[in-house]
Amino acid sequence: MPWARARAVAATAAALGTERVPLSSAAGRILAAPVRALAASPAFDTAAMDGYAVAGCGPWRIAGRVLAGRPGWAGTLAPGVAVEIGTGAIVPDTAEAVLPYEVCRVDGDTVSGAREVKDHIRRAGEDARPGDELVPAGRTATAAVLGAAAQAGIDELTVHRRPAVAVLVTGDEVVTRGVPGPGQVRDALSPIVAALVERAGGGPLAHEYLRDDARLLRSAIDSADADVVVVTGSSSAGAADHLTSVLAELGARWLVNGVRCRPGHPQVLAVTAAGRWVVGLPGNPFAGLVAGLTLLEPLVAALAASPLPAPATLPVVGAARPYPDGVRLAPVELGAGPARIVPGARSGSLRAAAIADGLAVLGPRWVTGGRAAVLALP
Ligand SMILES: Nc1nc2c(c(=O)[nH]1)N[C@H]1C(S)=C(S)[C@@H](COP(=O)(O)OP(=O)(O)OC[C@H]3O[C@@H](n4cnc5c(N)ncnc54)[C@H](O)[C@@H]3O)O[C@H]1N2
Ligand code: MOO
Repeated sequence: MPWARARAVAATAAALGTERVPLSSAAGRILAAPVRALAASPAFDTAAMDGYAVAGCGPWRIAGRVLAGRPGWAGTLAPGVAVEIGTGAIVPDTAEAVLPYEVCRVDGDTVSGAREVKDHIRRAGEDARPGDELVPAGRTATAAVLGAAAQAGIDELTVHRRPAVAVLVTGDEVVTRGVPGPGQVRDALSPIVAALVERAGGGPLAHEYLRDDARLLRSAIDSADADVVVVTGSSSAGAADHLTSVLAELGARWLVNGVRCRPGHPQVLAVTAAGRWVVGLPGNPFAGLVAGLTLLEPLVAALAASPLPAPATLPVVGAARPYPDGVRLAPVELGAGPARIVPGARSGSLRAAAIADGLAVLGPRWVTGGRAAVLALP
């Protein structure tokens, strides 16, 4: 399947259900319903300045003091009367303005001063009224969204559920810590999968390490407590690569089985008969990164209803050999001017990608200086 088509297919997954979460754990979540104000904001006429709330013409007799968080002034403020007031305090009913201290002269229990153009009173409901839509569905719960929701009296938000992801790292040779011994490799794919899932709005994430064994792989996929199962390694044609046969046993429907790109062509997207998504990433680490950006990130973003940023299109310079039957993904550095290819990319090595900012998607007719889509690396 062509690379762009594979990415688009992964992005067609329907968003998962919704849930209510407290504001304290809603940061970064995608709103599944608009945020509507429960309370007016401000909830009462309130002073915008520290000074004196006055009624009628001055000078005014100072009758008392009201501060934020304290009960408002009992009764009405008669013309010629003032109360000292703090920012955020309830403004007495008939007060016409707040005079900031800076424009006031106080003499004993009398205050005088010129009224300003602004009355320095924030009126009840001038910012929002109960029921007002503050933020539409589909937006990310940013810090300001959470603050606005709190200001509007809200304790919980309705957000899209995050897809839970189980990562099955296969390979008898794979070790999880330290310097690998003879015939061994360190697992380089788990950190990549974790970063992509996080960026796409997925989680929580669980890891399991599996020997190359079809039965183990089948039962791990079948029993995973996850919406998405990522299988690393096992995607190709070798005697220890069991994903294809296991998916067949699980009655899977293949959406993508091989992508016309280099590296990373042996990648798989399927849904098991039980409705679980399975993404197969090639074991070669740079190929796995490419496949992660091709299938895993768009899939998780779609399930999470999280917006997937469109890649930038930039001129790309440097040396890379286009792949005649599809696209080549080349690590690039970004800065002022064109994207520059980092030389030395190889399927089994992340060295070039590790100093790159993005992956350029080079078409078969690309020549240095030609434009290409550039995916940001996580
Ligand atoms: N006869 C064929 N052989 C291969 C083909 C093919 O089309 N026909 N494709 C090659 C390509 S391209 C790739 S990519 C790999 C994909 O292999 P698998 O996904 O089946 O993965 P493995 O064979 O298990 O491993 C490949 C390579 O990657 C290392 N590896 C595996 N897991 C990890 C990990 N978590 N972290 C770091 N490195 C890992 C593994 O040791 C191997 O060196 O197949 C080619 N063969
Ligand atoms: O996925 Mo392989 O190159 O394409 O290493």
